[in-house]
Amino acid sequence: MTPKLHIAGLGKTFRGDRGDVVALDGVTLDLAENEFVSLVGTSGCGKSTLLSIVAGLEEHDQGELLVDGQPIEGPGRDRGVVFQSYTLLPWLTAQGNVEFALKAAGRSAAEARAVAADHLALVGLTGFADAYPSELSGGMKQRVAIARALSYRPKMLLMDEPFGALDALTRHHMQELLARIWERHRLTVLFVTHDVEEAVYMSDRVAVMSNRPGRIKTIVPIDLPRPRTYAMVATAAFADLQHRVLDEIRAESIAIAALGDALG
Ligand SMILES: Nc1ncnc2c1ncn2[C@@H]1O[C@H](COP(=O)(O)OP(=O)(O)OP(=O)(O)O)[C@@H](O)[C@H]1O
Repeated sequence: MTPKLHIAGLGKTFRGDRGDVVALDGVTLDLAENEFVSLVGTSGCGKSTLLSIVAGLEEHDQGELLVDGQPIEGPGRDRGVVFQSYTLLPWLTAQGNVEFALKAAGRSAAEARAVAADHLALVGLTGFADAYPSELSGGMKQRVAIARALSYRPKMLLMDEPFGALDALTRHHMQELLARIWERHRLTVLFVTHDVEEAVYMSDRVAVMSNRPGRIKTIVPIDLPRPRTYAMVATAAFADLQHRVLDEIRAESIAIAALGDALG
């Protein structure tokens, strides 16, 4: 079966006046339809670069990148993107932000209004439709960004540290919310995070990247039942998976430290 996302031998070098940075080299990863895969790895290993390439915001210079068997040519509405920073338009309300994206995608005003209202309801923000971003908490702003990304029914959701700027409690609420939405409305998700607990809680598989130049070092399948619940975080099975992922990342951190020592 054709994978939803096919990445094979992907490479990316940033060229600069102060030399070239090989960010990715030989990244190979397939995502099946409706699969939730997290990317984890040491800082600077290329997670965001890989996500940006899949989003079509950066170009790759080697390898193959296909969505539904078709090459990616720039950003597209088939891929919804949510970043860590809240990318809302400050002069529009929550409803206005979601409607804006839909109208830009060619929907009529009436349709945009209805679809935006449905998606704000999906993220539990019906009562805040008329609030401006400055009147919303960080978690609420991120819920609007998720509603907006989902509103034009993308084939894939690409998320780069979407909860990274939130406090621990809000972060847990957002993880539960996203897990519930995903379990109900299945969608292919590629999710970048530094938080191993979050990766294990959310994912079907966790892909651990090597140090830069990044490639996929190991994939840890997360065979915990769905729906995921926070009670699972306290189980031995969860802790075991978390340790397996952490051990892989730790091995990469140790390699960085050893390199630092060798360079004196
Ligand atoms: N626009 C750019 N120009 C030059 N180098 C870049 C650019 N973007 C990223 N890099 C370099 O590519 C490498 C990978 O960066 P990237 O941001 O993808 O890593 P990351 O794994 O997402 O890091 P972090 O976990 O710290 O967010 C880093 O060495 C970074 O300095």
